Amino acid sequence: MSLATENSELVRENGFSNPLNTFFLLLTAVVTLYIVYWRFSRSRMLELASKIPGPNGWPLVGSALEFVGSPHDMFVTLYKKADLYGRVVKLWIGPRLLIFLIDPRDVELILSSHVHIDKSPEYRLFQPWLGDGLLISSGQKWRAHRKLIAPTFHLNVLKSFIDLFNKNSRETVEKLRKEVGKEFDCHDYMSEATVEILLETAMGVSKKTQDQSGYDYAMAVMKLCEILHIRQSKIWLYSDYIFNLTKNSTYQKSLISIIHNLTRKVIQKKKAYFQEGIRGSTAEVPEELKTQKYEKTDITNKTTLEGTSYGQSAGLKDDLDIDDDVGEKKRMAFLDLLIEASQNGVVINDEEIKEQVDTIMFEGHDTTAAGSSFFLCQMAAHPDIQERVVQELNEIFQGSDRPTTFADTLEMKYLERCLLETLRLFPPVPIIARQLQEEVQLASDPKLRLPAGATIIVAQFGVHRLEEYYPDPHKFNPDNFLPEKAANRHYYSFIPFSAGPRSCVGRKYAMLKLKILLSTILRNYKIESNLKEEDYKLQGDIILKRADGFQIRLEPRKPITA
Ligand code: HEM
Repeated sequence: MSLATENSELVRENGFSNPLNTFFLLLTAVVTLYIVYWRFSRSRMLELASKIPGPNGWPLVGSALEFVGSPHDMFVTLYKKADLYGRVVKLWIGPRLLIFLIDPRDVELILSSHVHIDKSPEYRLFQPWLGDGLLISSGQKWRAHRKLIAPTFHLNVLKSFIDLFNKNSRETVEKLRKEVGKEFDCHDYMSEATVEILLETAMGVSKKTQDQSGYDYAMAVMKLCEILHIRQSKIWLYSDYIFNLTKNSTYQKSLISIIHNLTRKVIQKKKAYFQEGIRGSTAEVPEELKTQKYEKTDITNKTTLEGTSYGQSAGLKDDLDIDDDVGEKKRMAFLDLLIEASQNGVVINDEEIKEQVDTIMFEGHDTTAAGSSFFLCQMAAHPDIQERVVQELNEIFQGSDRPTTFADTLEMKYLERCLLETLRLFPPVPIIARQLQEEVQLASDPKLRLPAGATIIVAQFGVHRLEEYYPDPHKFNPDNFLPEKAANRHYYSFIPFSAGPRSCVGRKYAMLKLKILLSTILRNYKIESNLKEEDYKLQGDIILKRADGFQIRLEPRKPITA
């Protein structure tokens, strides 16, 4: 090539590259300015975060790469970090700052507050499924709907569910009969039972009128939770754009369609009953399971008990404990009340009803399915404790096969302690995440401040295993919930149902239902297993579960009558 040609190539190249260079120069300047602005706007957060114990992680990704692997591996990694750094631990996941709290004094600052009630951005991933339901919403919408929904789980409403709790518990005992003598995963049965109980009580429709089984619904929820957990733990999948390119996005759509299919039909059915003037549950209870004739009259006015009976530390109160003079309207069950409220269209519209039904169906079944499965496994792992529970049941029922009354549930003190101890060691909701809008000075160490913009993770699993509140904290010891022990602990050292303004609205429902379901199972079967709790492989994919399955064996306690 001659020199002349070479020069002309150079000129042509420069001619093309000049605008490109200018573009890249401008882009670099804009990006640099943005990074400087971004760092500057976060300088306070970075300054406060630097004082909080925890790994700094890698540039850009933080500690995100450590949270790959199976859900069980992730769970183990997370709790190893907590062990390493103490009671306040920071973790950078990409640009997001997460701060884990386990000291009850710090936890109280967050959970008791009426200011720090916004959920963290991770909850956004639930939106295609739960819309803007109670679990996710914030601000005025959350306040108005919480006020509407909380009274539908008042003890007076729950007492009207006792017969249906009994009927469904008996049916579960019958379904379990085919597993006698075999090793099997009891979680499937508990999931089906808890979905069907919700349909017949809070939703007020007979499960027989549903063309889709509670089991199919529960399995779709379980798989959906797995996908959501994968998204939560892999930051690149946060982006809808990237997630929509994956196979899981299509799978998620099909699962949501199964789930919404059930909830849509439930609402349609209930509305049709409403038009016909039918109120309350349409599920039927056989005469022999109606409890009214067995109920003792002297306890009927006793609507509240000390908090621990309903899953909350003695001394803590929330809107479920308001025992005002409830009028007829407030005594309606969940879906009845929502449909009635929607008739005037002011408080809640049709779309919002659907969001709340989806929320209650999820929160109300998966949590109690996990709680009851852990309870059964704990009974199997501790035969001596199981026998004490059965002894208490024998004293209450005196060999009778009668259904469980509300008064009976008040007498199940030892079973209740075992249930609370199970929820302590294996809280079905293992973490609660809040987005902090304001700085907070920590109570456990006033030198540390939680920066605004951080995601605060209250880790119940860690709170519940603090040695100063629970001597020998990993041991299953129902006596941790003897009244004198519970009364002397920090209120926020036991928070399976959260606490404060955003506490679980289904707390009392869950405790009452679980007492009836679990006592009915124990009256009929002896639970066995060769495994102890140290063998469990835990995973926290939204709800705490056993990655190795909830394996147990059943032996009939007495000849089972058909
Ligand atoms: C053992 C059973 C249960 C446990 C351990 C449990 C635990 C919790 C926890 C920890 C929260 C707070 C979550 C957060 O702030 O992110 C919560 C909220 C909630 N739970 Fe439960 N729950 C249980 C059963 C139920 C039941 C049976 C229902 C309904 C029938 C229910 C409905 C709800 C709702 C609607 C919320 C959101 C409340 C709000 O933000 O205002 N839960 N639950």
